[in-house]
Amino acid sequence: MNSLAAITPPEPGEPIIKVRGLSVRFGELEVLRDVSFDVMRGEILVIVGGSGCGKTTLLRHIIGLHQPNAGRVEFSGVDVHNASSRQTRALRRSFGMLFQSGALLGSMNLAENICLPLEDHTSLSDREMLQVAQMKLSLVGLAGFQNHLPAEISGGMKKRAGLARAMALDPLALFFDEPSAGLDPITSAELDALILDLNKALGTTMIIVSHELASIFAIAHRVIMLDKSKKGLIAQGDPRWLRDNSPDPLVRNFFGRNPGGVEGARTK
Ligand SMILES: Nc1ncnc2c1ncn2[C@@H]1O[C@H](COP(=O)(O)OP(=O)(O)OP(=O)(O)O)[C@@H](O)[C@H]1O
Repeated sequence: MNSLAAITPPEPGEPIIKVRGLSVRFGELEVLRDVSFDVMRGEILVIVGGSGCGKTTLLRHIIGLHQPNAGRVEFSGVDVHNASSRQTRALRRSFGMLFQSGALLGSMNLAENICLPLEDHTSLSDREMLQVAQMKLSLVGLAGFQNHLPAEISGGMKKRAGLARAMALDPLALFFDEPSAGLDPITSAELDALILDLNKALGTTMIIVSHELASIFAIAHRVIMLDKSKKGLIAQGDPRWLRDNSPDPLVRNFFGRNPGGVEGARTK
């Protein structure tokens, strides 16, 4: 279903996203300064850091929702912020997004919610769209729930349905903003397992904002850590390695979850 004429993904393991010198200000507030990193195709990259350090801001700039003050983001070689309208449409098809709210429309059942991006981006018939919706629902463990309204299912199921919708167009990359927000630890662990399963089965690149340590250790192939005072990256790598070996106490404390870690370590 990925007729991405304008987007040619790299081989697995090669960079699919290149962030270079990204700087973002909101008026007087400088949030990100000269941020650069890559995301490899097929990788689960988790963006971590203390509250207000710019994680969501970074995510929103990667997917092109906001124009940066400086720097660039490339997705499969396409400049996200200077794309032609044809490329922009192809990029939108290539990105699946699951934001904190889940953002399912309450008046529509789960199948109708999943069909929305299909209506916008494909010429599938109603019957074909319904088949895709059912397939995506079964992929996230919600087979048979297509006629349920969002209000009729649990919080964890809503997240799964949001994930099914984010995957409707078989995206090359999935972006999650705090997927476990509002979930109890068991449901959160189930969602982590689903994310891992989908990554393994489909090879979809995943970029996830999270501050749930258990979740970070469970799913991250690699993390990048942002810091509010540095206005950018202070560490990247395997979270266990960073916890045990980072030369920066702030980083060790974050992953070791020392009391007062993130804010406290700066003042030591
Ligand atoms: N559209 C905006 N206009 C003005 N300021 C903004 C805007 N978006 C974010 N900010 C500010 O930028 C800073 C970074 O916000 P952001 O939401 O990216 O942080 P975060 O790391 O995701 O935080 P949290 O973990 O608390 O969700 C904050 O000070 C926030 O108030």
